[in-house]
Amino acid sequence: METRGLLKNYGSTKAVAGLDLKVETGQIYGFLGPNGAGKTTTCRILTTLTKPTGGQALVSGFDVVKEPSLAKKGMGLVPQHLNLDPDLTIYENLKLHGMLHGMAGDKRESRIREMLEFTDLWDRKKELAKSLSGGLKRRLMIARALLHEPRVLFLDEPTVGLDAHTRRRMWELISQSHRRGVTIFLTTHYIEEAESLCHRVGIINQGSLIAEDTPQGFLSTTGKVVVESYSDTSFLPRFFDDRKQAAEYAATRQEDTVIRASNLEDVFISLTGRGVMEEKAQAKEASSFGHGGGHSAKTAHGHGGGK
Ligand SMILES: Nc1ncnc2c1ncn2[C@@H]1O[C@H](COP(=O)(O)OP(=O)(O)OP(=O)(O)O)[C@@H](O)[C@H]1O
Repeated sequence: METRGLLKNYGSTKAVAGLDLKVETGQIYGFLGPNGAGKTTTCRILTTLTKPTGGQALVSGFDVVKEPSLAKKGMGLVPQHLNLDPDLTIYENLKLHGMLHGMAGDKRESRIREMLEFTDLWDRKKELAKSLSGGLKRRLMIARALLHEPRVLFLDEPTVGLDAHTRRRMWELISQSHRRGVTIFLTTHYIEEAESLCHRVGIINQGSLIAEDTPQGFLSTTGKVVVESYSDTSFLPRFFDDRKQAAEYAATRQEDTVIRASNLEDVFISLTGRGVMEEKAQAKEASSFGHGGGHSAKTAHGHGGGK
């Protein structure tokens, strides 16, 4: 999957601002960024739901604007917002999807069973979609997205609003889907999600890719250990290659310090000067349709010590 100079403007808003992206077959690629960074818009363009203003996007080698039907055949999508048919049962939701994808009867039935067993929903197949919990609805959306055997699966913030246990269950399903040979493109603002699942992570901010690496590569570049120093007025994370250097620095500080392993949130802070969740919180204040996250916002007035 590839984008070249991809652009999407909404009036004067540059939702996607010249994005060059390459996702190798067989990867789980994490597209990480704060609220409003352009993740959903990119996902929608790649899945043919939104037309770009400029540039090009290819999925499985097909141009999503010029060859949308061919591109769509090989992709599955789990959108950010639930879009099941609430008045149909679990089974009927899948049957409808299979019919819309032109799957023949026998093949469709065996694949429905396979996907419902895969997602642990077979025993509940007669339950109405509207009666399911948020976690089960998401599982059904994965079963549906994989039903027609796509080579690429797009997941747009698949675990937003789920509790920690259900989120981990979703991560298992995503990993298992990958082991079945599906390339996965996942948008997220959850740092742990990108760290736990993804082979490669692209960090997007204000419509542009600002960095791309493996999670481990990011942490090595930024510094594997962070010292947070607290004073009345400031919170100053500084990055170091190892705990010894971090401890030496911490010993020089008058205020309370915490030494901990760094994470992708720290990488984002070191790249942009602020945190993923902090931007999310700001965006939430600015708009009425933010969605629930599980983290408190950090404030980083400065950074950049050892690294
Ligand atoms: N249909 C639209 N009309 C106008 N502006 C839009 C539309 N969709 C997105 N935008 C704007 O484009 C920018 C990128 O939005 P997008 O939803 O792609 O970000 P995101 O990274 O997916 O954020 P979120 O975490 O909220 O899903 C934001 O400024 C958003 O307000």
